[in-house]
Amino acid sequence: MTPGKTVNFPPEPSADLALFLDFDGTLIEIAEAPDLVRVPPELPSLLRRVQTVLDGAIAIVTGRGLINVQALLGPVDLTIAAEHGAAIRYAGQSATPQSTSHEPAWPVAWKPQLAKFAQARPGVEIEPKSGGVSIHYRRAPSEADAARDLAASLAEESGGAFVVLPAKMAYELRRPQVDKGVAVRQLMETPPFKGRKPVFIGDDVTDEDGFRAAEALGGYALQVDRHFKGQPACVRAWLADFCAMEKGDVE
Ligand SMILES: O=P(O)(O)OC[C@H]1O[C@H](O[C@H]2O[C@H](CO)[C@@H](O)[C@H](O)[C@H]2O)[C@H](O)[C@@H](O)[C@@H]1O
Repeated sequence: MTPGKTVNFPPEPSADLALFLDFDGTLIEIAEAPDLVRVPPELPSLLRRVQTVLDGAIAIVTGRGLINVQALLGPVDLTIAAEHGAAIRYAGQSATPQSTSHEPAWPVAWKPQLAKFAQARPGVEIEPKSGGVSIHYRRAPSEADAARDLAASLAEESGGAFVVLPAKMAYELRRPQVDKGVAVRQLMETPPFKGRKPVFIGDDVTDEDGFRAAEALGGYALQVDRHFKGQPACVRAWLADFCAMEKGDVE
């Protein structure tokens, strides 16, 4: 496959694509806190319809925990690469991730440190996940430097077992072996993704590995700011165009 090229606009919906979709800031609008997001009621069925059109070649690739994103999306049966790819659950398989790599989870000793940090800083929120943790400061922007310093010191303390990933008004600690590019490459090795042209859509620094992987595999990297006017609603509108290819609509 030839390497992908940078495009100025989203490609026309096509049945030979494989879609890799970031969640926060891409499929849904950013909110003040992780638990305050609103999932548009039509999103789960939209994703299911696109999944049918693409014969299953659609995946959510998110920094969120698997259970968290599944709870937000409801009973739609999608492939989800959660925690930046640390936990991948394939559509049609059990709710338990088929590959949860890089166990054990993050050090228990961090818990009191993180709790104390957040307690002393109203608005700071700790989001524990199974293989990592996020320190959010969106509601306490003046604590950005303190959050960064804490994340850096925990990463250093871990002796390389964890790295800091800057995110939107948050710092995440995750395993260095895990990133969205690794997840895209893993998914692209098997059906229904294999042989298709990958399209990665994202809005954040945490998506850059996914962008690079999609382009290296001959596909497209689409940024919400650049290609979708910074609006998840425009991403959803582009996805809705895939529905014109549903069985019965094809000439
Ligand atoms: O990879 P993503 O699906 O984009 O997930 C990245 C992180 O998204 C969430 O945090 C971000 O969105 C929150 C809700 O809009 C916002 O309040 C926060 O400031 C953002 O950083 C999520 O909570 C994290 O677990 C994800 O890693």
